[in-house]
Parts: sequence; C-alpha cells; structure tokens
Amino acid sequence: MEDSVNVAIRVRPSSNVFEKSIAVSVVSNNPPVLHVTNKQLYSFDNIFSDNASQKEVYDAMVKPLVKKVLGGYNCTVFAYGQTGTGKTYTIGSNPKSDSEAGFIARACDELFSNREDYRDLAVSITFYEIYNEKVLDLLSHKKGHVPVKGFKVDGLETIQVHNQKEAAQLLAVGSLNRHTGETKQNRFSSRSHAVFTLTCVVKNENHETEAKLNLVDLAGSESVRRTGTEGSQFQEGVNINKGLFYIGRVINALTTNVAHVPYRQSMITTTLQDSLSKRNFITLVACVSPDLQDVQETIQTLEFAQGTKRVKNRPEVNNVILEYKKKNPTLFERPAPSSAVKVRPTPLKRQNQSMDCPNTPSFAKTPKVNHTWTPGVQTPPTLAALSVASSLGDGTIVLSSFSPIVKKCTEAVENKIMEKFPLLMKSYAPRCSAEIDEQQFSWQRLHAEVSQIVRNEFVQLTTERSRACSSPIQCSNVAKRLEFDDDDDAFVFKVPKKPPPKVAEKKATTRRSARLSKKVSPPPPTQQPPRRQSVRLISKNRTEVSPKPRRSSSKRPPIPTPRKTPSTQDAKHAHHAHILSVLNKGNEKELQKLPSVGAKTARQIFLYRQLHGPLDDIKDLAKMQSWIGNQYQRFLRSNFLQIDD
Ligand SMILES: Nc1ncnc2c1ncn2[C@@H]1O[C@H](COP(=O)(O)OP(=O)(O)OP(=O)(O)O)[C@@H](O)[C@H]1O
Repeated sequence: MEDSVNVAIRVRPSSNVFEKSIAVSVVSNNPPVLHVTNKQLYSFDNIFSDNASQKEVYDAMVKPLVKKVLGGYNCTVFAYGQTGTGKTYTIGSNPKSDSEAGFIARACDELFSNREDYRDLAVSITFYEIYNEKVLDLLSHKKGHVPVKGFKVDGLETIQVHNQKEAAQLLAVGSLNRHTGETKQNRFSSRSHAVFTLTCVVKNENHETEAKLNLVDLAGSESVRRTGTEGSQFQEGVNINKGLFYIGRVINALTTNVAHVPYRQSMITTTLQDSLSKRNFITLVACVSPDLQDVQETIQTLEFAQGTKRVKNRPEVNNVILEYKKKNPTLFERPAPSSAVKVRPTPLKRQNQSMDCPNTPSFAKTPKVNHTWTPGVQTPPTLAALSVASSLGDGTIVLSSFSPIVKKCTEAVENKIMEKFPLLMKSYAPRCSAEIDEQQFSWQRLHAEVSQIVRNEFVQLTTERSRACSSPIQCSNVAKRLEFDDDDDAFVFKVPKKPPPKVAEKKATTRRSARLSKKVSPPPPTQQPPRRQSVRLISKNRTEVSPKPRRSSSKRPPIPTPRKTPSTQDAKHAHHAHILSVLNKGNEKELQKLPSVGAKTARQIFLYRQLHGPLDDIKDLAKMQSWIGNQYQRFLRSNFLQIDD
C-alpha cells in the first residue's frame, strides 16, 4: 500500500437467495475489477468479496496506517456506503463479539503490541458522534453538545489508555451512547457519524511526533422512500445525507485543486477538516450491497469511491524539533512569576499567558503551528514566525499553502533563522531582565530585525530555487509583504486585497422605470429590422430599411473540413494499425485523445485490456459489454475505421 489515498470496495453478503437478483460480482482480484449489471467495470486498490474476513480487510487497509501513525503521519479511515451495507461492522464501532472485531479493536491491539519498539509512546482516545449536525461526546457523562470553535471540537473528553483492555472498555462505553434506530433497511441503523480517534505521541532522542488515526463510521446514505423514515428519523436522514453530500463536495474540491474547499458547510466536514486535508493518508472503504434492488445506490457509492481515488495527497510528518530546545535550554526555561514584570499582553498573548515565559518575545509564543506544541516547551520562534495565521479572509496567506518550492524555501529559512536566532537573542539578553517593561524592550525593533532576516533569506532562497524552474516567483515582491501581525502573533504575508468589483450602472428593468428614465430612447422602428424578419424580406426591403450589418464572412469561424478517410489501401492499414496500437498501449489519458472516447470509455477499454490482454483486431472491441446503443458504431465512424464483418 504505497498511495496516500487508498480506496477499497467491500461487498456485503447478499440478502437474496436467487442468483438472478445479484447485481455485483468481483471479476478479478489482480487487477481488482468489479462488474456491475449496468455493464460497467470498476477498478480500485482493493475489492473484497462477501466472504472476505475482517482480518483480511484490516490487514490490507489499516495495518499499514498504524505504522504511519507511529511515524508521525495523520491517517484517516472512512467507511462509506448505503445504509445496511456493513460500515459499522467494518469499522467495528459497535462490537458484538470478538470474532467480529473491526478496525478499531484491531488497530488498538496493534498499537499496544508494538509498544516495545517505541520507548516512549502515549496513546489517548476521543470518541464522538455527529448527530443532527451537533457534536456529542460519547465518552462524557455531561449532557448537551460540545461546541466547535473554528474547526476544532472544544472540550472533548480525551482519555489516556495504557493497554488494549482499557481501549476496548472505552469503545464499549462509547458505542452504547451512540444514537441508533430501526429502519426498514437496517434493524440497528446508525443515526449519526461516529469518529473514534487514537492520538499517538512518540518521543525519540531528538524529536517528538504526535499523530492521529481517525476511524470514521459514516452514517449510511438513505432514501426516505426505502428506509420508510418519518418524523425525527426523517430529519436525521436529511442531516445524514447533508453531511455525506458535503463530504463529496470536499473530496471533489480536493481533486480539482480549487482554492476554496467547502469544509464549513456541514459539521462532519468541519470537524474532520484536519483529516480531509492533503497532508494526511486517507483510506476509504466503500461498502456496497450486491443485490439488484440496491444497484442504484451501489453505483452512486462506486462513483463516490472513484472520485476519492482521484485525490492526490502529500502527507507530512507532525513533529516537534527538540534539538533546538536541547541546545538552548535557557531560552525555554520558565522563570518563577515575578510581580515586577510588566508585559502588556496582546489579545493572543493573553490567551496563552498561563504557559508563556514573560521574557519570551511575543512571536515566540504562538502555539499556532502545524508542528506539535507541548505545553511548557516554547516553539522555536522561527517556526512560529513562519507558520502563519490561518485566517484567509483578511488577505493573509498561510505559507504552507504555497507551492512545493516555496514550502522547501520555508523549511530552509527556518533552519537558517534557527542558527541566527541565538545571536539575535544575545543582543537582547541584557534587556530581557525582569525589571524591563515593554516600551524599553522595543518589540518593533525585534520584529523588524527578524522580519529583515526572514525577508533576506526568503528572497535568496526563492531566487535560487526559482532559477531552476521555468516560472520564476516574484520573490522580492512577496518578501516585501512580510509583516508582523500583532493580532496573530506571527509573521504573515499580506496579500493586497482585490478592489471590489465595479457595480455596473443599473439599467431600467421595468417598463415604468424605462418610461421614467429620459436617457432611454427607443430607436426608431425604421432603423432596425424586426428580429424575426427573414433574410429574404430584409433583402426586399433593403432600399427602405438599412438592416443591421451582417457579420463579414471573413470573421466567421471556418467550417471544419472533414478529415479525409485514407484513400489507398496502405494508408488504410497504417491508420488501423495506429489506432490499434493506441488502443493496446495507450493509458487512459492517451485513449481519451481518440475521437468519441471520453473518460468512462477510456476506463472501460483500459480495464477490458487488463482483463483480456491486448486486442488482436479493432473489431474485438465490439465484445466490450459497456457500449451503450450505437456508441461502438459512433466510435468507428469518428475514427474513420471501416471494419469488415
Ligand atoms: N461483510 C459482512 N459479513 C457479515 N455480516 C455483515 C457484513 N457486512 C454487514 N454485515 C451485517 O449486516 C448488518 C448491517 O450492517 P451494519 O450495521 O454494519 O451496516 P451499516 O452500513 O453500518 O448500516 P447503517 O448505515 O444503517 O448504520 C449487520 O447485522 C452486520 O453484522
């Protein structure tokens, strides 16, 4: 399992006795190909048939992620699908017996059995559900929902566990608290999305990593007609479908790399914003029913899974660099609070005051970093300086959202500043005494000096790197925008706000306003021919009326001249051979270059070739079952292929 986004299909055992009513079958396991009655073939990273065991699915999809989490990568596993297809069963968020242990129990088992390899491993658990767009803590005895601030669920019960048994107990308690209900399609239908999170903190000699494994049991998509829900259950269904719809939108936005990802549109995408970002490993297990009566929902699930597979992530490790702390222990010491210290806290400083060292410059106090922040340990100032505020609305850019080249530069700048910072601090050291107050300290000077270092390094590095690439970055312009933001306690790149779009002059839209407006004077009827007047009539009346000037023929788009069918026999053979080689050797993108071959047909040709080997003749393509109507003939015609029967 190499990819950062992995997608598998799990087919649930059928509830039908008759073979005729089965719509889904696994055609091949290598490559994994699924066949659905609509004649379409689907391929994913893994396909598990109805007799696949829980262990088999876990080993292929989640086991590799446990290692990644211990290595500092955030990983998220989603179970998605129609109601009653086995999502809860697969994730194991409602365990019934040991033989049915799902992902959660197995992942906990694995974490604790690997313990010896990790000298210092701390595991904690949170378990919450999203019910009717509200977050409810499944491990808390408190009533009411948990508030969400920004993208963070604020105040979840986080419980540290030391062994598999403790983890299993928490899972059992949480699953009892979860909202379930009976519908026509599932006796124990989950009425909420459940998120079970294992947070692993691993400390090594030089660094510390903190990463999360989220195991998400999404509620099933449901049609009111089929589930027969009414009243409050109907409302639950509406909210479930809303959440699932926006997960789809978020995935779509990640696939197309658009600037705005609609995380805030639903509670599930808000709370999982972290996990649904490009910095994580994502695994999707799409559960489907093999039954003919569910084929519509099955196809929808398969299409969703295919969309997810198109997301390309670049996972990053979450770590704290402790080396700096080791080298400069005095900088990170917490002095005893002194009544003589007078530092006026900025709004953000006030928030973090309890754990801040009063002598630490303000930009060093920002725990707003992607890297893990341990209370009591000050983040190296440059890391804080470069991991900038997250609010995009005010024209601030998050550095990490730049292109990879800028990201690399950022890392390099961080390293350089790390070297220079002790020197800079030394020059300030005498003035950092407890009696000094803020005015004497001159925060502005310190900010200006560090800004200058960051700017210089940034310009130098981006110039070096952009020389190597074809599209150089206007690095000096970008660097000029670097400013210290007091509100966010960080260095930010300010982006000039776009001027508001000019409001077009309002046109009179109603007849009354048109009449009232003196400026509007309708053209005399003789000057313009009636719209529907035929060309013949216009030419008849040409003497009386001057018609609207027609577009000159030179401006008309040229009429495409049809490509000629190769005339000689040799040319015809060469053309056939060329198309055949594209069909046999082309990847999906190359196949799509052929006329009448879209993304879907290209995929079908690709899968057909994988299953049956290369085509001997173009007419073998007729055997592909996924052609609809006269699509095959259209393909032949538009590719100028003459096939003798
Ligand atoms: N692969 C499987 N093997 C054996 N039993 C399964 C399998 N998948 C599902 N089941 C059984 O099907 C029933 C429904 O499964 P489950 O409750 O997990 O569905 P769900 O997708 O979570 O439904 P909902 O969205 O309504 O909560 C359960 O009794 C479960 O044990």
